[in-house]
Amino acid sequence: MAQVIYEDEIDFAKYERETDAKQKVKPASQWVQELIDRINNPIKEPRAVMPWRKTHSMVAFRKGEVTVWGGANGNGKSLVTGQIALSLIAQDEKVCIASFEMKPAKTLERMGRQYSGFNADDPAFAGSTAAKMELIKVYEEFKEWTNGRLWLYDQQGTVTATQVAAVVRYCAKEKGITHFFVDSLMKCVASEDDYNGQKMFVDELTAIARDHGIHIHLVHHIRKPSDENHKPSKYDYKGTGAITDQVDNVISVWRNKAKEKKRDEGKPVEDKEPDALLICDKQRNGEWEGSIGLWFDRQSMQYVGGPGDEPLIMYRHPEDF
Ligand SMILES: Nc1ncnc2c1ncn2[C@@H]1O[C@H](COP(=O)(O)OP(=O)(O)OP(=O)(O)O)[C@@H](O)[C@H]1O
Repeated sequence: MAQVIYEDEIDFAKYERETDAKQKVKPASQWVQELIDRINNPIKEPRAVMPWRKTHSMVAFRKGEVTVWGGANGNGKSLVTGQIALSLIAQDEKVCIASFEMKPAKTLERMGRQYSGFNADDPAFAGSTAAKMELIKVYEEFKEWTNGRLWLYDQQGTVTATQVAAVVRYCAKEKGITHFFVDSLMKCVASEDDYNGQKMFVDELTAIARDHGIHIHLVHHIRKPSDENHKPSKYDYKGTGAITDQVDNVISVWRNKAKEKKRDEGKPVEDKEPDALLICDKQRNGEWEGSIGLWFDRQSMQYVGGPGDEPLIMYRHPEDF
């Protein structure tokens, strides 16, 4: 089952140290040789991608990179990154989530719903023993599926940048984690105007990602928009501009509240209009930048790639295999 990493498990002092400087200064010929080897032996490494097929040629989460995920409050940052984490696990990546905003059980409850398509709060489960048994079976399957692939760092409230950096290093070195999610940046620094602290923390994350060849996903908030229709860009992020300057990719999540409002008021809505956008306005090592339209499936809490698309159900009964 998804394992929880407790604070007393980690010898923080050991993982706070920088990698030895000696190891970092190498002759250029070593890298040129790598280029030659690559020409001789082109190895096509699988790319870590988003769950939606239409995005596969546009965005990838490369080793050694940091992606910042931003958006206004309640616009779906945690849901989107939770679904991305599930999809990365399905791609054989090892994932750790450090959420300082949500307890591990809540994070897993949402991810379990996205994974299975079952809503445990659905009244249908309350009255029927058979339905309850089915739900338990699904969660048992989910437990198995996360085994050796998903970890959660159990720490709420105050945390220091040094502590978080040590946990990421520990996970990369000792657990073989390849994708680490930090939710969110502001919980790891002293305050919104601690620009120096923010810059140093993000700088440290970029160094850890590079040194250990892992991908770090960092959730961040944007400044309160004057109008909900405003589609965020990297210039809307809270804190210092050095955050988006330093990272490799910037992806903002925007929720189409105007469409929801129209639907709630019983007015006709255009189905072609997406429920959410992922706006990528920085991708250092990729050629594409732009917006990806997504549709929200309430039952599974999943985002799907097109209007009316079925959610991706990763859950299977053992007998279905
Ligand atoms: N596009 C959408 N359509 C309908 N509901 C949505 C959409 N996006 C998010 N929600 C709802 O909003 C809630 C909040 O989403 P989520 O917690 O992922 O936001 P967040 O950006 O992480 O919030 P915060 O900034 O407070 O951490 C979810 O429980 C979900 O039900």
